[in-house]
Amino acid sequence: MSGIWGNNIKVSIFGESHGKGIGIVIDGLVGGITLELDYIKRELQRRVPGKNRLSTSRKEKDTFHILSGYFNNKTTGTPLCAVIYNTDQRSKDYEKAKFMMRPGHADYTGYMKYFGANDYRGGGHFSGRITAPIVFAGAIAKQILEKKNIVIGSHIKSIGYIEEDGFDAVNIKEELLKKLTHKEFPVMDDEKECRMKELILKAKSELDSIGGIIETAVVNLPVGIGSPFFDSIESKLSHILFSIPAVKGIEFGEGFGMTKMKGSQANDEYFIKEDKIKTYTNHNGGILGGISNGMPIIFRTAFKPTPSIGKIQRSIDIEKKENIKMKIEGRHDPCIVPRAIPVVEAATAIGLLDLLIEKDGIGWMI
Ligand SMILES: Cc1cc2nc3c(=O)[nH]c(=O)nc-3n(C[C@H](O)[C@H](O)[C@H](O)COP(=O)(O)O)c2cc1C
Ligand SMILES: C=C(O[C@@H]1CC(C(=O)O)=C[C@@H](OP(=O)(O)O)[C@H]1O)C(=O)O
Repeated sequence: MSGIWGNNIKVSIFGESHGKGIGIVIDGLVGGITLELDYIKRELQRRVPGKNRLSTSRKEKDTFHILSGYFNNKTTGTPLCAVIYNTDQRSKDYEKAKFMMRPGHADYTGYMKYFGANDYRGGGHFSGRITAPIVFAGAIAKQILEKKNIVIGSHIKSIGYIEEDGFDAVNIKEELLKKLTHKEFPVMDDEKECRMKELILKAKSELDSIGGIIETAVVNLPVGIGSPFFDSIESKLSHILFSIPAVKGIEFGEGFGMTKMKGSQANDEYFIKEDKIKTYTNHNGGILGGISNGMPIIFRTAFKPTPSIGKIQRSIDIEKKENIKMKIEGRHDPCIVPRAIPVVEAATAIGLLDLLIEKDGIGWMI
């Protein structure tokens, strides 16, 4: 199992959804960074389960406890470890379905890989809950980036077939990105917001679930970040973003849409204004050759519908080796997208921080 990610900044996550707690160790932060703990609290609250009807009804406060690496309001430069205790587990939902493999979840693959020793309660280490520590680390990375004016923000591009317009890939403003991070359901078009919410509630009432797409932008990232061959911005971000449970696709810039364009349409032509080099369009999402070109970074992350649904489904009992019909009980997100937004932003911040340190050294952080 690989619970460790990164080169210049290393994160190591641990925990299970129904165990004592979950957490993260962050290695590579320079000593002397002043951290705003309220910022971290706000980010965790954006992801917290149980706050409304669009979410699982499991209620966790997601209060964090910093065990090391932080002293007198500053990082010490030694590994920073934070723990979030689990408080609202309801393991009986899982006990009776112990050997029933939920379609679409990691029950079967986890059972096979770990010889049945995996903690199956609440999906164990495969639970979306394990993204809370990612948000913790991301909130530190975001603070470091924001001090350099690098801002990350996202909106819900689509839920099912309801879709709103994308970001203006050339002129996206940091004020809009910051405003979106303060919205509970970050959509730019109010009418679409209502329809998206209705669609999630409809899926829930039908004992079903629904997926969607998150679009993310990063502004003011300097030119020259990204380290080809294998640490291109796309490869670095994809590695960490695809680690988020339920992510099934990522596209940068126009992505798959570029296959339908001609070179003359897809190329972003250059111009110089007030000594700055820019492009008229931004179909490449601010990345060329794996390196930032100074235009906004734009990408979209696709989330599948939540696997645990209340409808009766065909499956197997892995112990009895029998075909069964199963009805999943418990408290599940009817749609993962709204709570995954701060997770995507956190993963982006950690990925970019790793690349920024690679280019400008550990001292860049303060
Ligand atoms: C924030 C978040 C919340 C999630 N909530 C649920 C949930 O309530 N029920 C569920 O079955 N899956 C949920 N998932 C998705 C599963 O954890 C995920 O589908 C499962 O681990 C299998 O991984 P895979 O979909 O990447 O193959 C959630 C994921 C995230 C990121
Ligand atoms: C607890 C969280 O979400 C959980 C993610 C999850 C899954 O299978 O991914 C399944 C559910 O767990 P449980 O059955 O224990 O309620 C969600 O509630 C969280 O995100 O903090």
